Amino acid sequence: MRFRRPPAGTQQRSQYLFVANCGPSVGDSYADIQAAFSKFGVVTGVHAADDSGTRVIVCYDSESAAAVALEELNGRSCANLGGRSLDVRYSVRGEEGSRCQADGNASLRVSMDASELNIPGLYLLRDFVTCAEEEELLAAVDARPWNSLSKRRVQHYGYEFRYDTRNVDPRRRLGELPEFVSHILQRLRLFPGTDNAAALELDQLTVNEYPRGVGLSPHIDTHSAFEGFIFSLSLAGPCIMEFRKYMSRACLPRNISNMAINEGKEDTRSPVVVRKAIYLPPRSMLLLSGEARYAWQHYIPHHKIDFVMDEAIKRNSRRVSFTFRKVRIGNCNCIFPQHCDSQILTRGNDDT
Ligand SMILES: O=C(O)CCC(=O)C(=O)O
Ligand SMILES: [Fe+2]
Repeated sequence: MRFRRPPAGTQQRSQYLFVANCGPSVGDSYADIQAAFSKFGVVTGVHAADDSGTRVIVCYDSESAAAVALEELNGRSCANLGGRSLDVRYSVRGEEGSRCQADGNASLRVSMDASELNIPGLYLLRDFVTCAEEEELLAAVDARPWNSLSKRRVQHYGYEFRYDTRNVDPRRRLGELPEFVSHILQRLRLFPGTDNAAALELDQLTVNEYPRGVGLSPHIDTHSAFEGFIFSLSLAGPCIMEFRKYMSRACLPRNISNMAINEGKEDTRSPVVVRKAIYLPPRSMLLLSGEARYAWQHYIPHHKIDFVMDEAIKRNSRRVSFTFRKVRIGNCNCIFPQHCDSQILTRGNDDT
């Protein structure tokens, strides 16, 4: 064990906090915990304190940030973590190990290449656009009005994406996609994994601008809203994108070097959460299709610094992504009914 509770009766300050009543077994993902604690300073990592799934170590980049978080959260209910009352204490590092295991993504190896992740339907092409094209695309969106959400700004083209319903209204078309992306749309046809060119009639574009340190919560893009290909172009700055899926232990692959498994309860029949991470450099294009699109949640951790191959990579002052999708007309009939709102709804209607 690399961390331990401080000796009883002492309050030895440190930049590491031991937090009880918090973790995957009580419904908190590590990304949620990171987001909740980031309110008080830069969180450099979150990891399991033990095998219970209900106790974690939160690592800050400074003692002062940890002190503020302890003061604000200990014994109080945390609205962003299910309203549960947290038990927060300082943690001290044990002798073993030379660095915080949870610093950045040390506990989850970040892949540079989509094929390493072994998620069917996930592809990444680097340098999909040139630096000059990147500048032109950024200038084009910066010349147009942004809509402010609580932490980031967005623009929608083709159809508006509604965050309250996580869906679009297919009857309300805003118009064609703008001229400044037409060369990108042409180039997408050359993408590996897109044999079905008809499915590439992309007609919805969401532009997201993330300030430094802001990420995106775990989600699967609503099946009934969009068809099977989702492309995301990263501009201006890099980020880590993580993927997670619940799996039964029996389905776990043998090679687990580039994934983190968040064990839930001790019960060996309970599913585990498998997490994988990929580095998205600026100017790269990511494709989510098939299983990657329909069955894996994707999200961007709320980090200011990402650790990739043990190297600290500072997020840029902003990352701008262009997400291209095709609005679905009718129901989704994918082979992942447990993740499919169309099939859950259809089943519900059959019952009535
Ligand atoms: O910013 C990105 O690359 C992903 C955006 C995304 O997942 C979404 O808008 O659904
Ligand atoms: Fe998404």
